[in-house]
Amino acid sequence: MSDASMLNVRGLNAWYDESHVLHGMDFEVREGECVTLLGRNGAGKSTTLKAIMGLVPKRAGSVMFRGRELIAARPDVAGRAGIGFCPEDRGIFAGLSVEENLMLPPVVAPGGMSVADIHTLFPNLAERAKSAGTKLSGGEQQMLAIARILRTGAKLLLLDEPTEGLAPVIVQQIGRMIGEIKRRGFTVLLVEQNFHFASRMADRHYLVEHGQVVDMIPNHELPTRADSLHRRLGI
Ligand SMILES: Nc1ncnc2c1ncn2[C@@H]1O[C@H](COP(=O)(O)OP(=O)(O)OP(=O)(O)O)[C@@H](O)[C@H]1O
Repeated sequence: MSDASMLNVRGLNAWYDESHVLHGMDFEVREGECVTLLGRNGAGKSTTLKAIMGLVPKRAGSVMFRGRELIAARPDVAGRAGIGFCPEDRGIFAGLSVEENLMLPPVVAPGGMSVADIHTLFPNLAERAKSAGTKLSGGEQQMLAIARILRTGAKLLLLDEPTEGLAPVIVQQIGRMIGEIKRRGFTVLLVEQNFHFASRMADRHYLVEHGQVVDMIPNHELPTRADSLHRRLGI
């Protein structure tokens, strides 16, 4: 483990009732990095993010965040410790406006982005501040889901497939935003199927198969390993 490790996950196991899904995940994310979890459908990527947050019925192993063990902590503790989670379904409240959705999560630490800053980064959200959450396009909902966490002071963002189901031009926009978020000093753990997208802002990639990390690929090695990755990811 490096000294600069912000999140250190060791031997992480997770279960949904009788179903044992994670079998000893080992990986780390250093301060300021963007790291991806790559893998086929069902490999356990989303479950890993949920298990870090404590949102699975049962987990075991170790989840250290900034030197603090979270494995036995209640689900709200990870959020208050400074981990922001953006789930696959984005979690936008239909009955609330964009502005209300944005203001919903409590501020957990100083250093979060101001609403004015967020509006500079996501101009669409400023234009649509009064619109209902569900009136937004998929891309705008994704931006709102990410923007909402940036306000809270969370420094580690767990993003579950932010590009899923979005048109290529919107995927590019989301990519630029994640790059900008990283430049502003946030740390990102990203679940992705599309490693071409991820390669634009990621530093390292962990390949997940059957609930375990089977390989770690520095981003600069992606071009030479793309063919084997295509095969392993089935894309
Ligand atoms: N709520 C749940 N209850 C029971 N089993 C689940 C639940 N969520 C996921 N699983 C199972 O756990 C395994 C891992 O799923 P997970 O969603 O973590 O995979 P993934 O790598 O994120 O893939 P995907 O891209 O399809 O979400 C799969 O076999 C899935 O069917």
